[in-house]
Amino acid sequence: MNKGIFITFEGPDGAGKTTIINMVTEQLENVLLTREPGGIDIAEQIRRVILARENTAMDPRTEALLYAAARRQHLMEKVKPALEEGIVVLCDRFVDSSLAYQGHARGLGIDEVLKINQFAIEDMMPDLTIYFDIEPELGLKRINKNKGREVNRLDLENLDFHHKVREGYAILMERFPNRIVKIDASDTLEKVFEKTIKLVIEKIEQKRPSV
Ligand SMILES: Nc1ncnc2c1ncn2[C@@H]1O[C@H](COP(=O)(O)OP(=O)(O)O)[C@@H](O)[C@H]1O
Ligand SMILES: Cc1cn([C@H]2C[C@H](O)[C@@H](COP(=O)(O)OP(=O)(O)O)O2)c(=O)[nH]c1=O
Repeated sequence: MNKGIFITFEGPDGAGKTTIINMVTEQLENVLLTREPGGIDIAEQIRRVILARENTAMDPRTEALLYAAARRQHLMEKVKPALEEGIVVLCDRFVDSSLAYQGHARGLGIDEVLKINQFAIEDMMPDLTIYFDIEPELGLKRINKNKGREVNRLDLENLDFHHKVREGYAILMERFPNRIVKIDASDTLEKVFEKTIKLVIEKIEQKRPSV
């Protein structure tokens, strides 16, 4: 059994996941911060193929399989070894992104996408998933304000797609109520951070009562 704790951060683009996960990492010791798709060389290579703006011909199933392939490699090379060492792993996006984006928003079906991901991750599901909920309009507004940020193929999808992503996450909340906890990400950065760090510390204390 893993001694570590696996916590994933989810939500539509621009919700504030990356900002908050960095703040949480600064507050805690013995934490590994990583992200999907990517986090290690092979997965970063796959990420470039998936997100390249010129790859408009990519079939939705190809997209889902590539995300699952990147996930598998990242899990085996980075996440699993860290969990076995007893480290707290904070991951910016994981399987729920595939279920919301490819399963629901792209219309492949949540169950279909879950099946290929079960092959990729076996039984390594997160101990906790923090879902940053935000209106897509506000998320995209935040992204557009941040001029330095890369604009990838998924960012170029229309607003309707981003609404479907949020709808997908709402379905996942109902489906996995014990694992996924929602935070209102439209709040101030301070409030969102306060709520997030509380959830993370609670989970660490729950799994390691002596800490
Ligand atoms: N609670 C917040 N209020 C206002 N702006 C925020 C908040 N959280 C994040 N931001 C800003 O929004 C932009 C997108 O945040 P980011 O963390 O990159 O989101 P994500 O990783 O979810 O796509 C950044 O410029 C960030 O500074
Ligand atoms: C992990 C994952 C990400 N994605 C999408 C979500 C993002 O639009 C994009 C990742 O780009 P990224 O720049 O990491 O976005 P963000 O800062 O919003 O997390 O890939 C999927 O569609 N499926 C997945 O399984």
